Amino acid sequence: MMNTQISGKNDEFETLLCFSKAIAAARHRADLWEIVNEQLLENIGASYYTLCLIHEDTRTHSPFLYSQEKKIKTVTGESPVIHLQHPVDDGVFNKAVETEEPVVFELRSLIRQRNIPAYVIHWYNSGVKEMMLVRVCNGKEPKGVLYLYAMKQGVFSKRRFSFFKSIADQLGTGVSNILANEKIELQLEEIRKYKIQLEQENSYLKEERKKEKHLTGKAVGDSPAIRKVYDLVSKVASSDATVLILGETGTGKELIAHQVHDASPRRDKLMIKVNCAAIPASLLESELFGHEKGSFTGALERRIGKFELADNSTLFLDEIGELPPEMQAKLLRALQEKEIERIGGKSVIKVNVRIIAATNKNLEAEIIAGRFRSDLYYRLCVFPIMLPPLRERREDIPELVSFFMEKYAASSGRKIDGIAPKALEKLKTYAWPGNIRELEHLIERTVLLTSTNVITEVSLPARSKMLFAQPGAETPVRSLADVEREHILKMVKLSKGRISGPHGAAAKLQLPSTTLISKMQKLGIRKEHFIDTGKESD
Ligand SMILES: Nc1ncnc2c1ncn2[C@@H]1O[C@H](COP(=O)(O)OP(=O)(O)OP(=O)(O)O)[C@@H](O)[C@H]1O
Repeated sequence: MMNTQISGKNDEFETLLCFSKAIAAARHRADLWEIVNEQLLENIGASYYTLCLIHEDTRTHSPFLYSQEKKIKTVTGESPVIHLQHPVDDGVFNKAVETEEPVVFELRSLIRQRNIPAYVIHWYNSGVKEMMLVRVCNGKEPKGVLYLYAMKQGVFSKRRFSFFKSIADQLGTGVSNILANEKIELQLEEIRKYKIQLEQENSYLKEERKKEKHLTGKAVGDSPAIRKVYDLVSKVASSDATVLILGETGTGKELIAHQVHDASPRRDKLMIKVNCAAIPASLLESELFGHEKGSFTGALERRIGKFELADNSTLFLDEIGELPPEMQAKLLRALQEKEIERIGGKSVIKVNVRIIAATNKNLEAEIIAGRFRSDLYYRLCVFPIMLPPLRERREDIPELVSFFMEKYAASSGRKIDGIAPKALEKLKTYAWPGNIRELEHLIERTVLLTSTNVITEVSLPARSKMLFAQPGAETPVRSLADVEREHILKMVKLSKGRISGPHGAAAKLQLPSTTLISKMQKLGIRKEHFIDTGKESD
């Protein structure tokens, strides 16, 4: 109606002002829809509108907003009719894109032309008489076209073209803001999804770890040697002190690291592990401290390092003795400063990480050889825990054997009721250079190979044919008691079991026989260890 149309410049100016204010506050398509529908259409005198945007391919366009559809999705970045793609060169749209001035079409004559787009026929059939197209730009670049439809002719008069153009300019700014906002919301939505996914993965992993621990992570054994270790674990766990776990391969260093973490106030977070020997030196820095995108060839994405991942938790640095010298310096700095820097990063990141390190190397010897920094050693060796080799806790062998039999019988669906005393004795007298891991693998193999419910045979490596390890066998660290025990046994066997007398073992060892006998008792050497029954060659 004429009385609702803008009649004078002042009204147009006021409309523009209101429009521009509303547009500046619009964040979503639905806001824009509301503004155009409720503030603009009536003032212009149009009944409907469609705002079409040019796609990235620059050859097609589709509706971004249109008057009939309010259910505009705000976050998906997709118009409900996005699938309706039209060519830019459809004989109508391109005419508006090519000129700054609005283009007005009278529909009755337009539809008489050939190859007219289907949407023109649709509007003609809906009773539209006149259609005006105004180019919408972002700066100077054409982004799309605003279609305005009137149910009578003469609404879009030339005299109001500059007003229509100003409206389209405002709309262009509004659309750019909304598209940018939608992009940010999309990214935020993605981050939210990742966050939920990560939280779910995290709790899943924690559950799995709990299950796994229930099955495998139990520290078996009650010998005096291992009890000393449990005692140290319980003393240090509640503090934030750095722990250095030392011991031969397979003695359970990782298991003990988990026990320290699980008994600490940080137990609700996952303990993060880095195996310093398993990662190439060139990748270790990024593994520990992370990197920014593009900081080196191949750094395609930003990566969070294990130090950051272990924030408020525990970082277990396994095989610390293998850490290359330049990384030793960087690790020392991180431990001293309690902050790290990602490769290519511009700022330092504060971290609160409890360190547990482990090694089977003699770090003091490594320092003397110039391969390990003494200052790092002293930083790490705040609270050392030395794990005994299995041969020094033989009392635990029966319990460990039962534990592994049960574990591997269950996982392979076998029924194993026990182990014959003779086979167990054989295990108790072996030197176990690979410690508990070697015992575990042997039991796993035996459970699979045995055809009865009771294990009667265990197949130890060739060197086990002798009681304990042969001199020179590869046992990296051996206690004096162990060497003594082995030598006494050798001499007693050589003396055919005789202890005293000129051909007895005591004479060979240049000891009084009473001293030898008490030593043998102390070392747990019994008759069956050196008397060959003829049934079994140990
Ligand atoms: N006290 C124990 N009770 C039951 N299983 C144990 C015990 N100690 C170690 N194990 C098992 O022995 C295997 C080796 O242990 P772990 O990996 O902790 O040894 P490690 O000293 O860290 O070895 P490496 O120096 O080679 O890394 C694991 O399967 C572990 O579960």
